[in-house]
Amino acid sequence: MSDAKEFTLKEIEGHNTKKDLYMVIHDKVYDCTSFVDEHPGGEEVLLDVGGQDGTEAFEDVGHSDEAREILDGLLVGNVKRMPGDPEPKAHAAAASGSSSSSSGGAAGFGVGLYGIILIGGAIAYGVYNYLEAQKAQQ
Ligand code: HEM
Repeated sequence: MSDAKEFTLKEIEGHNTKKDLYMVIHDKVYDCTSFVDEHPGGEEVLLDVGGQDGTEAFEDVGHSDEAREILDGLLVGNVKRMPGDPEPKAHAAAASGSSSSSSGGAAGFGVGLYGIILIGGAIAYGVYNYLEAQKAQQ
């Protein structure tokens, strides 16, 4: 990967025809030319994002792992961001961020739940002892 080619957005923009089709997904550059005719979703959608950032379009469909493997085979390089270029599409970061935060949240909820059970148990035990003591006094 050390000899990965770098493409500026300007360079990628030029590859937007069916016979020469590049696409950016998660800041990597893919040459989809050989795949256009084989895409199960049709050539139209690929041409729509030809020469552009297709991260959102690609992720919105919820492509399978198999689709991602095909993508790996089409990789030609990385995006070289120039000053003034638009920020990378946030989809990747948002997706991984939300999944990690949701799993963090789930863990937090798990710990909180244990806490509630423990405290609830302690209170119940206290009440039980108190009632027993009351009973003993009578
Ligand atoms: C080079 C990039 C892409 C590759 C390698 C790819 C690959 C695939 C593959 C293998 C499938 C079959 C279902 C699956 O395995 O998930 C699929 C379905 C589909 N793709 Fe893509 N895709 C790419 C880009 C896109 C883009 C940019 C769009 C834009 C919206 C798109 C839209 C769709 C749709 C709508 C389907 C569903 C077709 C159906 O089930 O009838 N794909 N794609």
